[in-house]
Amino acid sequence: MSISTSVIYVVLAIWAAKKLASLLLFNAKRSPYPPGPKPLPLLGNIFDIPPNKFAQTYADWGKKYDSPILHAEALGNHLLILNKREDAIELLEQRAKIYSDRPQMPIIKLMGWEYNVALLSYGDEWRQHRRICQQNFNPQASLKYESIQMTKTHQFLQALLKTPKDYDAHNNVLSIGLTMAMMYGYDIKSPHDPVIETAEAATILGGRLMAPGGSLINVFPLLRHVPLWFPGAISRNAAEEVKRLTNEVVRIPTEFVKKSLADGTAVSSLVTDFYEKKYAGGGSDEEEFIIKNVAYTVYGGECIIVISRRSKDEHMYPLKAASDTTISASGTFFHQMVLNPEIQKKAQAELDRVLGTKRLPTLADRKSLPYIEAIYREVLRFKPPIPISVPHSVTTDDTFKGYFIPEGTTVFPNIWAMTHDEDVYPEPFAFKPERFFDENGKLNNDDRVLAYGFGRRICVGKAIASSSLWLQIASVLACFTIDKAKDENGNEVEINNDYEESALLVRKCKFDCEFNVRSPDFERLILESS
Ligand code: HEM
Repeated sequence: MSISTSVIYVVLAIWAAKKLASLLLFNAKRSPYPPGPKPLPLLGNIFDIPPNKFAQTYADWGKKYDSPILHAEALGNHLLILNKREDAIELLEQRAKIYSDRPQMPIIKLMGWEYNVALLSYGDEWRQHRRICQQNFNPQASLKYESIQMTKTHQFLQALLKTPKDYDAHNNVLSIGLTMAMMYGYDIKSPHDPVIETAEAATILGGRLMAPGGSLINVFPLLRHVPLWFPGAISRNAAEEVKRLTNEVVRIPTEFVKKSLADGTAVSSLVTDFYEKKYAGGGSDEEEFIIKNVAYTVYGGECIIVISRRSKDEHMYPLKAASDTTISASGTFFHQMVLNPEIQKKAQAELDRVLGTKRLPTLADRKSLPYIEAIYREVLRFKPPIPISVPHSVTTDDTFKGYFIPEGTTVFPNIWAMTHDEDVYPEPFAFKPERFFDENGKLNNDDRVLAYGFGRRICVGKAIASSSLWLQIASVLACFTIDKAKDENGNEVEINNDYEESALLVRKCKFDCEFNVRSPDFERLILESS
């Protein structure tokens, strides 16, 4: 052995010894991970992580391991699950400085999704995007969308009157149409509009690539440099296709806006208002870039990844920030109204008392309709649309209540477990708007809707979501009674109580029901509304 080889061996041996010593010392010194299922060597908890029903399973883990703070590890990724509201507030809000990142994957950039606000890393770019969102979606600014919300809700009532059986399709058109109108002034009449279908195609293909095992690039990031022509560069080519589709999803409605401004047919919207300002010499190129990203995030798709051992076909987790969540919430509302006719009656008594039969509700009525407010809160408590929220990520090592939380840990606040905590919400599985009233019959102060998440990444569209959903609930109950459907012999059709899950999002499966207009007065009001 030459001297130089010996020197290398000695250096390597010292390095290895130092590394081992630091690891042992570190392991001996550091606090334990929070409780959770026992990991297997190398594989960790890959077989413990549930394929679906994440929220319920993690709530069960809480009972099994007798802890509201849980830990699992899979393929080198640490997961932290928080089943209690106060722990989520302590970490995601009081320690927001280090708990506001999102888990990252190399494929995101290749697909052109790196500027999706919900996926952006916590840093300056996210801050700039979030600022534009807040400027446009805060409670005061979102008042500018009120007339669009009213028009779209009235169109929904008219569609219900015409073909009540298709309520599900009408509900999709309402939510997607509302988003497209607010972002671009683009009027969609059907969920098969080309923009919507292109966005859907991009999210489905992108979702496949982001799924566990969906692309080797996520495991070996260096593969992102493989040229597109290289045999077997399947993920690279698929990512390129997602990028092309995503560019289309931004290009089509943006061109629509520019054309409508040139024609003089443009209506106010986030993107229209920006271009009006820009053409008048006001907006910068940087702002244009951010506005386009924000509009795309809100109506287009985003995909969030969850470590899972699902079968290949189920590996798609597309989620549209604004429309999927509101569709989920209104599905729960329709379902619970059919199951609880006495709640409908109580709500209608309140609506009749405050509005009479001469007009439809407006957002100005919100303060005068506490029972409708309580239904809104109960819908989002009963079935939070994203039950384990969108994951946060920790940017430095931390300790909490004596447990070690390593840098890079993915954190899931289990919203569903919090809104089904018996200590806070007795009989959590009963749909009871009354729980939001105090002993004097006044709305209580439990007005923090946990379904919107936590901390600096809390849903930035919550004011718009809240007013859109409230208006839909009030308008439907003012005009219709939702009843069980009947078959041709007049027998009640059994209700399908199932929900479907698309990883992070839960959504009520379609079920048959009848929307019966309450009186000729309301029929006339609907027909005359605009
Ligand atoms: C009932 C309807 C909705 C629900 C339940 C909901 C829920 C959520 C949740 C749980 C998050 C993640 C929060 C966190 O990380 O802690 C989120 C993020 C987000 N939401 Fe919503 N959302 C709704 C509607 C909307 C609407 C209407 C918009 C836009 C107008 C919107 C835009 C966003 C955006 C851009 C983010 C990413 C924020 C960030 O990462 O900084 N959402 N939403």
